[in-house]
Amino acid sequence: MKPLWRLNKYLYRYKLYLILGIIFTFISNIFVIIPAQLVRIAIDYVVESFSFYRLYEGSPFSEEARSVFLKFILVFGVLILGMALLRGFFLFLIRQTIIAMSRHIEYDLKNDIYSHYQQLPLDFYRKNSTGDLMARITEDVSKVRMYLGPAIMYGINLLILFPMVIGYMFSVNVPLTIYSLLPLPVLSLSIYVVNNMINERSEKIQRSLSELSTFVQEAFSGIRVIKSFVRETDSGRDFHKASEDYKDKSIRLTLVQSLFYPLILALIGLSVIITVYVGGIQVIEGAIGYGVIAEFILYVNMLTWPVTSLGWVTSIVQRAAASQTRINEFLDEKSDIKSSEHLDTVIDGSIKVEDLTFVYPDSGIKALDGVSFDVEAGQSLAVIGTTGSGKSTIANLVMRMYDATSGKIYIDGRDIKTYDIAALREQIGYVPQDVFLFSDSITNNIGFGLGEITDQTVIEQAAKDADVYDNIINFPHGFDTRLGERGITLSGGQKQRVSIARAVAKAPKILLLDDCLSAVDTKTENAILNALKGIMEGRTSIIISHRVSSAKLADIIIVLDDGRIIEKGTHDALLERKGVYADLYEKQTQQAKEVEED
Ligand SMILES: Nc1ncnc2c1ncn2[C@@H]1O[C@H](COP(=O)(O)OP(=O)(O)OP(=O)(O)O)[C@@H](O)[C@H]1O
Repeated sequence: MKPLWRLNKYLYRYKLYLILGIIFTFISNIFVIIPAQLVRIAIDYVVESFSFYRLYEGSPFSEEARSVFLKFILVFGVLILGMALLRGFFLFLIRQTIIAMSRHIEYDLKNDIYSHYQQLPLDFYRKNSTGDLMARITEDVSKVRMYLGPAIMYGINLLILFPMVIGYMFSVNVPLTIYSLLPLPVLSLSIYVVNNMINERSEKIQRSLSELSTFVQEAFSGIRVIKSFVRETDSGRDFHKASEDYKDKSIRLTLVQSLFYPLILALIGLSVIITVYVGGIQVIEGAIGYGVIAEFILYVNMLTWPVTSLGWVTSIVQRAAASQTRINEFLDEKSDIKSSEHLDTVIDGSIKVEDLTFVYPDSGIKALDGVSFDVEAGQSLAVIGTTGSGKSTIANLVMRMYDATSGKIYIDGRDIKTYDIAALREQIGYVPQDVFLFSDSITNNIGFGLGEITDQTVIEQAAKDADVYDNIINFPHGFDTRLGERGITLSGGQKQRVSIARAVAKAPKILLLDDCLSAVDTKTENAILNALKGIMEGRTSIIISHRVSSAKLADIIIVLDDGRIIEKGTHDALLERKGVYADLYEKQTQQAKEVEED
């Protein structure tokens, strides 16, 4: 239960709904109890009138007695109907308050979790799978909502109805009350047990279903690989196996569900039989009238559903507590990437890196080891190195996706940690290594960092600078062309260039290109770099690449190997040095020449 206490602040926020819900529950239950009493009075009246009527049968009184009797019954009928309608009206109001409250809280909770997720560092996303993140914001929140809505609603009903009905039953007849209520605890307990079995099996089905959908999703995303390796039959067989598992589990669930209702009905039937039997004996003994039996049968029926719901509510609360524990686990995660002074100023873009060392916390890999370099505002720096040499890690640290293990980064002479994180990131145009485009129009993808797109010419200019304008205008819908999931309608090189345009569009003070020209040919690469040189005038750029062709235009080049800087200088100076860079240059230009000759 304790994890659910965290929801009390939401319940407090919507207290008016809750209080009204409690009041409506109380009123609706009054309209449950009164009709039962009316039934008792009516039946006793019918029995008495009937014997009276028999006494005067055939006499002139009989006709009059009959019409009075019928009128009386009609009045009872109308009263009972009226009560039922009023009860229905209040039941409607209960749902409109308590269930509506649960929907409001569900909405708030989802938003709170989502915005909390967004605050968490990249490291958190590496540690937790996307499926898990999604499950907690959808399935777990739904389970918690079941507690806030139905469980609270039935719980309140139980707490109000029980004392009202049982208290009244005791006041009418104590032994009959005890006997008729005997099967109810058994009913509640068995429903609790069966419900838990149902939940356990449903969860297994849920897991099996998510495995099935992951399998299908992967099979369709990788359909090109499946087809080219002619693995369709294998894939079909695996699907068959996965869906058979799902079918078997579903059939096992159906078995338990099939037992559920007969069990409830049997126990309710038992209560009714005991009431009729014990009540019948008391009627014979003259202790009560016939009407009491009918009244008690109605009471037993009234209590059955709340008692049934007791088992159900208990298991909902248990499941909600488990879900809330999972939600709390993420809500308690704190971002350790913080700003010390929340400095929100326009930067010039000079970067100074001092003895930077970084060890990835989860893998323990030392990605950077004592790296130092200086880039003045407006200058360009190229970072060259083999795979895994730590190039992307530099970008991660400049973007403050992680904080350095030791060493410092200064922007405009101030420690990077003093800047407000959002304000800093807004001034950096980052082009990640693995391009991600949203399923949206090209315009919206390019204008993603702008918030609101007010000027289409900015988008078009960015597309021109990234050398993708001509491609875009040749699409049937031009800039309005929608990109499919992950931009599948674009080629690898086009995607990279749209991603560059997105970074350029927001006119950043620092442009960070993380190996994002790998999918374009050297000619396009040169065109893009030259265009960028123009727009990056007065702005700083860091070009990460493993191709020298990307690096040669930069003002300074650093060569990384296994997290260390092994060479640093201009293109010409490094060529003269005849070291690793010169070797690399030699090899890569040779290869490019061979490709051209071919
Ligand atoms: N999130 C991470 N968690 C743990 N280790 C990581 C993580 N990201 C990178 N590494 C490791 O850190 C080292 C440096 O990686 P980095 O991505 O900086 O290399 P890179 O030079 O950009 O390589 P590439 O050119 O292949 O992109 C590698 O050994 C890599 O396995």
